[in-house]
Amino acid sequence: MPTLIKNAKIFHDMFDILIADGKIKEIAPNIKLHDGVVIDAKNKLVTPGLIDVHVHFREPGQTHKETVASGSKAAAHGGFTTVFAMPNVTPTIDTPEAFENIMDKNITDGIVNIKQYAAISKGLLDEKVNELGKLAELGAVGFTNDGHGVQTADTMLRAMQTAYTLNKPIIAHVEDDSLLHGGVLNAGATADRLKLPGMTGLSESSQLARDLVLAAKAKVHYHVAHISTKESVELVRIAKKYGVNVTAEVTPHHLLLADHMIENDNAMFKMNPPLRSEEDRKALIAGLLDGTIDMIATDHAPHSKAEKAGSMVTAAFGITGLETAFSLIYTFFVKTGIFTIEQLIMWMANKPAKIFNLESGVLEVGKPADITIFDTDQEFEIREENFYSKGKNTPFIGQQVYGRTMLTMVAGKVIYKENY
Ligand SMILES: NC(=O)N[C@@H](CC(=O)O)C(=O)O
Ligand SMILES: [Zn+2]
Ligand SMILES: [Zn+2]
Repeated sequence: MPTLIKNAKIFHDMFDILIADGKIKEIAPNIKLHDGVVIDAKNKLVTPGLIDVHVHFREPGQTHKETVASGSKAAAHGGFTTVFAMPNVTPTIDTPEAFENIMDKNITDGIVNIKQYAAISKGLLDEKVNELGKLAELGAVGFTNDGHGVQTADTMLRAMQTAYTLNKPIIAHVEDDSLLHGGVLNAGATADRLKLPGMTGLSESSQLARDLVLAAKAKVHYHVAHISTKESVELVRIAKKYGVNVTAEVTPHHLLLADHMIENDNAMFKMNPPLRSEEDRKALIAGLLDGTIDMIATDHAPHSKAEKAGSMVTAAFGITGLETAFSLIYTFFVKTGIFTIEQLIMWMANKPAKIFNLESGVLEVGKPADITIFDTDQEFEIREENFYSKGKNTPFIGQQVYGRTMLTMVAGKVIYKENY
């Protein structure tokens, strides 16, 4: 049966959207429907479903932190219709068997589209490259050791060369372990004030410089995960000019927060990469605005209460993001006039789709009916009791924001709704 979304505000103009067979059939003012379901968008903002190329759903092996079911519900609640899941679970997604099992789980338990990455090397730490060809055949959308940097150039180069022949991207968590020195937040005045061990941004940028040289040689699509320093932004800027097939993502927390905002030893501010300096944060914003950084990705990293309790020294790295990303970016960047709503949708839907070869990510006739309705007028508070994620670990709890998800639809089917 067809569905008609009436009174949809698409950016600044009003349309109706006709949906049938899971696809968008027509976008025009005043469409008439004789038989079918009508959803009144009530002049609220209607966007393509958001796409997040970096989430951690923790299955198998860490289901106390998150499951495919809870994580995908969190995605739908945040207005996301497609997510890309990381392979740093237990055991790591590094064999064809592990890959097939998680693909089955994603399909059975996921309520949004879930794309799956596979690991570059066994256990994420080994220097022997996995059977990438077989993993690609089974549906791996890219290869990554996210959670760890690939420490040797030879391993990274071989992974890149194979990924290139398979036409798959390498997603790089760039981190040189020799420069970490047990750091739990950015090295600098804040780490000194809090008397906590700091880690330098050179750990990221020095390995990124190496990788960009290797990627130029291998010609692979090389995607930088959670870019966080001004040196890294400048390296990507230069590499793009030089013709390297490089793309980059930045998280909402690195766009919004800097290390000087950490008042005390609070594990909600512990993530990898850490919050950097205000200068770095400004460089990330500038990098997005000039096209050096291609998209926003949450790095949704749920952990249990116990794992985030206590000092930054012992707590787990990572914060959740799926249920706060849109409202935070909307409130602090769009409402304030730093970004336009068109740019937000470009970075959270259009470009992730284009760069990772998805059909979705735009509201156009013939495309999948992956659609979200947001209320951008009413302020609300981010509360942990409203999270579908098992992870409540975010420093944004208690924050007043705009941009509540009213309805999320995947392939024409409503998977989340509030007051509809
Ligand atoms: N970002 C984090 O701080 N943690 C991630 C790993 C990662 O993204 O590197 C996690 O898996 O918890
Ligand atoms: Zn990472
Ligand atoms: Zn991650």
